[in-house]
Amino acid sequence: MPSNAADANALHPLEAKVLRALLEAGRPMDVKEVASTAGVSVDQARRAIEWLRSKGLVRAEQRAHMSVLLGRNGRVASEKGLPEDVLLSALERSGGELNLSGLANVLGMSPSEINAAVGRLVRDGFVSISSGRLRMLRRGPYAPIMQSLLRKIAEAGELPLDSLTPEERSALDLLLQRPEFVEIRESRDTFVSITEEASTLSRPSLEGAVTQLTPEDLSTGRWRSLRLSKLNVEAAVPTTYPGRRHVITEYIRRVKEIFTSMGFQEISGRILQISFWNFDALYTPQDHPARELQDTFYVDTGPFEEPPADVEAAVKTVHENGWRTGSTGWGYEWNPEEARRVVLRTHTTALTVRALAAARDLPVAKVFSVGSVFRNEKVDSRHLVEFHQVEGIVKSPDANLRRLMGYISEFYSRLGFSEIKFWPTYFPYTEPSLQVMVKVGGTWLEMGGMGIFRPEVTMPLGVEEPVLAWGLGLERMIMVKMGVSDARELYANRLSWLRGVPSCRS
Ligand SMILES: N[C@@H](Cc1ccccc1)C(=O)O
Repeated sequence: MPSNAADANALHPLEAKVLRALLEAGRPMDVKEVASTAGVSVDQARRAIEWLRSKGLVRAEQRAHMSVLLGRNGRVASEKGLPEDVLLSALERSGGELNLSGLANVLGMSPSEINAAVGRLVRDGFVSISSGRLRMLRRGPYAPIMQSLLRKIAEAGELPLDSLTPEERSALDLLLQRPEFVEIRESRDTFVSITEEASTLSRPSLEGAVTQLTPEDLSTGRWRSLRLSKLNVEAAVPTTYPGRRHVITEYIRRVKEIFTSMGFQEISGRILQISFWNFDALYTPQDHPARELQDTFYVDTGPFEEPPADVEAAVKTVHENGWRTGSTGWGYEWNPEEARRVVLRTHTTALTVRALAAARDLPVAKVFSVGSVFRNEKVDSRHLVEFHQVEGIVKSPDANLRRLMGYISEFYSRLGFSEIKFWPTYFPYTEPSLQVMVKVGGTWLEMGGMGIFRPEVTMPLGVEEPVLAWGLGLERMIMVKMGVSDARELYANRLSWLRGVPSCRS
């Protein structure tokens, strides 16, 4: 949009409407008033004011102003009438006289309200009291201006103080003496006024230009003489928040895309597993601390499946004496009951080891999975009870540690982590075992574990080839990406945070 105010073509219809409203009013108005006099929405008014301001046609300034609102009693009185009027009409209904003592029942008002109302009516000569009886001297209404002011405030919700007439001002003073009738509030509003430059604009330029052509405009040829408004593609618009996927879902999709594009097949499986797959098949001894209740959620249900008999026999022997693997095993008596206890899977390695058992006849297998796992931990900024792992294996005659590091480096670099390194560590089921670390803002963070499955794992499954395996934390990754230091934030679902999460980030 041209910035020259004198350019008559420059006005958008919204601007023209707003300017006309301001010119006709001849005084500054707040945005709401501008909107209602110009017949546009508050949002449209804001936009038009912003455009006009950048063209130097209007000025906007913050101003404090006082307005009056109804209190609790004021709201009642605005509907039912002032207590005085309620009293007067009750008197009128009962022939002009009433017993003072029974009034509370008749009127449903509190004694103090009744006393105050009776006091005022006596003072102003509407009623008199003698020997406990109230007698009407004059008919209502008691204070019509007060009453109409209450209604006016009720309608407006909030009435600017400076819009009151002098009579209304004095009615307001009286209302202010009554408890919880009215309340004065100071608020800040943007007031808009026209500049010198705007007052010199010619009439036709205020007519505004056309934003939309109708079929008639086209068929009658009228479009030739119409002034078409120019499009301002840089106009400020209100921020909108369309629906979007949750950041966790978004990331899971990205991770899946990366592994798929690296030639991996996705697998999934159940959240409940028998210990056999979660621990035993992974050569984790039955007295391993990770199996304790503090770390693992055991589910109080019978086993819903049996391990394959041949695999179970081999796993038992491997735990007891190393079977044909060349190791001496753990040297204890393996308990088949223990292997049948049902757990909430503590890692998704339970899924990949099953996939491996199923793929024992394939020379090459590359599978991955993204799934939730459960650990019986105290929730804090770094630990959740339920979180996700990105798990995978590569079974191949030429698999080796170098390739494993290659796959993982490739995965992280596609996610945008450039500095990563590997660190030796220990898992019961891999040898060698590594930890992968990524560098974030000067510190190295541990992202997950990996290694080459031990023969004690692969041989009982009937697998001869070397198998690379890893399990990486998903939440960690997202926290680093999003600059979140508290894992709980990811699941707190604070709208303000969710809305601010960028959709694209390398
Ligand atoms: N299961 C391990 C990760 C891992 C997977 C596969 C091999 C080695 C390590 C964990 O939960 O931390």
